[in-house]
Amino acid sequence: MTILDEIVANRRKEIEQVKSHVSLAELKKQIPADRKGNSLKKRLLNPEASGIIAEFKRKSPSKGIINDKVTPEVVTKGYVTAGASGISVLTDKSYFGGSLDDFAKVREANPETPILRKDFMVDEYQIYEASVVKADVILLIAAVLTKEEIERFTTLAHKLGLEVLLELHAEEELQKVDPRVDLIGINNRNLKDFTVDLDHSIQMLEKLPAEAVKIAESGISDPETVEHLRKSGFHGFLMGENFMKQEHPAEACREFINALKR
Ligand SMILES: O=C(O)c1ccccc1NCC(=O)[C@H](O)[C@H](O)COP(=O)(O)O
Repeated sequence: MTILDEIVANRRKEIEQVKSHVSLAELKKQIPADRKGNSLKKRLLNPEASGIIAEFKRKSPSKGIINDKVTPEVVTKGYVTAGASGISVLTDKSYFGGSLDDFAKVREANPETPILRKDFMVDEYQIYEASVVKADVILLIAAVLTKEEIERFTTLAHKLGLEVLLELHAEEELQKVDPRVDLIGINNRNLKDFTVDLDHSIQMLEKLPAEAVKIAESGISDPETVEHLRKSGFHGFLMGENFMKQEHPAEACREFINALKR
């Protein structure tokens, strides 16, 4: 069993428990009316944008505790002031120490910024939850979903006004790409042994649809890498640990963005 299988199995159990407290019908009643979201896709297509999607992540299966001293609203407000194009918030509690409560705080602190609900989405219920906390984007991980689920979840997300970031790890997942997804992410982290291979993103890039808005994810720690990935054709760069491991993550983000050649 890989760590991804373990996380997903746990997530399925947790969702059933949540549903036993708040039914889908009750959850749907909490969806805010007439909300106009912030498009991450549009932000990343702006040539002036840094392209950095800065993540709030307390811990991870690969690193254990990264930073448990900071608060989501303070860090993410700082990320936005630093020039991040978007924010990612982990909402898985068991493996990443996140929550929907964190997400709600980040949303309140950053009303105009595109925010990704970063989680292991395996049930439509989670997409409704994302809508209730006013997410702008949800993550779908191709490795844990069928092509049919990706299509169905994309239809629902769009109906609720959410963008979809489809994450790929391997070439064989390319056949699952639904042309309607808004963004395609390539994760550099091998989820079996946690090794990070940045060349992996570049190798996968040429196999993606030319018109796709593309995001390189994981293991990015220096501005030269971002420049290289940008020149290769990526529009966005998802970064968590490099900022979160610092005492002041937003300050690290500001220095990083300032060092990017624009
Ligand atoms: O980060 C992990 O250890 C991890 C393990 C298993 C599944 C997912 C995992 N991370 C989620 C992410 O995609 C990253 O948080 C995100 O890409 C940022 O990566 P990084 O900059 O390396 O923190």
